[in-house]
Amino acid sequence: MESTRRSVAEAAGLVWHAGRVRAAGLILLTLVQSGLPVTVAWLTKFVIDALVARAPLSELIVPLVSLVAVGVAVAALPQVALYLGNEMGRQVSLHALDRLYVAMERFVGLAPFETPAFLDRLRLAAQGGSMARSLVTSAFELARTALTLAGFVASVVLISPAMAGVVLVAGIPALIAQVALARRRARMIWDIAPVQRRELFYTHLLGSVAAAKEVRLFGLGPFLRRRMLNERGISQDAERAMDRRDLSVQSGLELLGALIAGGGLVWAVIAAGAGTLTVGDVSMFIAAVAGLQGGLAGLVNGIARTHQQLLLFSHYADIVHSPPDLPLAAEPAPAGPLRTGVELRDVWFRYADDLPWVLRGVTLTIPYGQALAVVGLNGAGKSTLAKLLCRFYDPVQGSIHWDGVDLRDLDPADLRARLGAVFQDHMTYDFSARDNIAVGDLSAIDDLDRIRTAAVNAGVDEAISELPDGYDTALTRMFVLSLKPAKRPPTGVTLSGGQWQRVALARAFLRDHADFMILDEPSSGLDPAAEHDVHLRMRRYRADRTSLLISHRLNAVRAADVIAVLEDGVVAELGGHDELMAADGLYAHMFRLQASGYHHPPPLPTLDLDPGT
Ligand SMILES: Nc1ncnc2c1ncn2[C@@H]1O[C@H](COP(=O)(O)OP(=O)(O)OP(=O)(O)O)[C@@H](O)[C@H]1O
Repeated sequence: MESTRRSVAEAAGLVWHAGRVRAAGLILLTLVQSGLPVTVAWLTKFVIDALVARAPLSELIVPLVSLVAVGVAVAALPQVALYLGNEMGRQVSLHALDRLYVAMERFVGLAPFETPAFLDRLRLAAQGGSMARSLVTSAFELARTALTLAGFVASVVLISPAMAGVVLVAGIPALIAQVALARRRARMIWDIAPVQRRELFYTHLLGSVAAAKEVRLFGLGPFLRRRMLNERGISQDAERAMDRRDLSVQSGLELLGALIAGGGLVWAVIAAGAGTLTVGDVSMFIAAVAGLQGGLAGLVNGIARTHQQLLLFSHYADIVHSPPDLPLAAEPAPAGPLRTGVELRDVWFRYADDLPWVLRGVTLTIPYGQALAVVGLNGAGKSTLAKLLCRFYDPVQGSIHWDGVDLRDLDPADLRARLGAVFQDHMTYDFSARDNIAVGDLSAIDDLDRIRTAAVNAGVDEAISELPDGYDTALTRMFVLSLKPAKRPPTGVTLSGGQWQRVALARAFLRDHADFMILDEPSSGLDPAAEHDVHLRMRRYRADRTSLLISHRLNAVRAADVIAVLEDGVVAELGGHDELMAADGLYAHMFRLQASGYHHPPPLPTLDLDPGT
């Protein structure tokens, strides 16, 4: 109930925002339109009664001219109402979309985007947002039907109150049945949402260029197609069951309506034969009962449809009104330029209550101006640490401090404005080269000099300059980004993995004002010469900057001020390269293994392939 109230308020707010004048015009049109069918029925009755009574032609002129005028209105007004309704719908859906994605920006962390129920709701919310348009149209149609119905009820009551009562009472079960059906349908849509999202996933794989190589190489087409069709089959089964239920209920209701109308007709004809009703009354009665039944059916369907749309729209309202995913300080402390350093105090973290701990009490300090390298085996929690430093998640226990202030007391946007980062799984945007770098700091989007400097520092300027349109070349083969009719059709290009990595690095370099730099495997895709080159550049860039470097290339981290080895969720070793080599622990072991691999390959490990073990 509360959610329906909120959805109604939200929809009304959207209509209000879409334009009060337009809304008022639509309401006026609705009122006028709703009165037209009853007016036609009454005018027809007057004309028939006058004809039967052989009244002079002069008495027929007014009702006839009125009938013609009303006929014109009946023909023209729906078109005007349709245009106004569509225009209002367009404005409403634009505003709804904007509100939805503004609300999404409140989710400052990553956890919602890793929660299937949230993703299902988000998809329905996006549909609900565009449904705002049909919701508004349905609501106006509902109001029109209700008013028309009121006119017909009054007309039938004038001729036969008993008949009006029968028709109205017959409408009650229809209303209950339709609302129940609408609820069921909304529930079914929610139930099949995960199935439809999986189907979308398979569809995407079948058409995505990223998956195309493996799909072809491994012959995954039929396998993915079967899975896609299987998901479609599951949702179609649910829809079919719903349609069958609809069919049986609707046919029952139609039959009931036909029986009542037939009974009423027999009664009216007998009454006219007995002289209690005039011929005009019979025509009026037939029109009124048909109008009443049609209106009632329209009303019931309209209520059910609007109810169902409101239930779906409630997903939109839920997202728009949901609180931020991470607790935000009511009065956040300013995230000033880093002065003393970043500190992790006994940080415990796991991605969900039912998942194992990733960090089990990590205490680390990254003093201002120093570079800390974090190394460890796959899955040790290095990237998790980097994400916690950006406050994409909060520690489950313990805290992280920026110059002594808990990250939870800072505004996340303020904090992130002070960070620069290259992630292991950096994005490749289907944008131009210029925009691909500018996303690192959008204030530079029109400043090609700044973008070029960042690209030069990342060692990718030459590669970009040689592209057909230089920095304006689209780094995509999926979209046409610009339409310049005078020029040859623009052809996008894709960069190599290492070049993309340098573009990601250029994004970070563009934030040359950043106080704290996080580099998570920034050189993993580079050839040895490029890697050497990038590390020299990064070292130069990192000098007198506070930074966290994560890398499996131990040669690249040996110059860091301090190296932390993560193992079993804790810092197992901490110190400079020489110190850790002397300690002869995991770091020394990994370093020697890597170094020896360059001179002579390490012996292959013996694998126990006994399936019983
Ligand atoms: N979003 C997530 N949800 C659930 N578990 C996750 C998530 N991200 C990582 N993990 C798990 O957390 C653990 C640590 O992952 P993390 O990516 O931090 O390791 P890593 O040290 O960076 O590994 P690598 O060297 O392979 O990059 C892994 O067991 C991983 O499965």
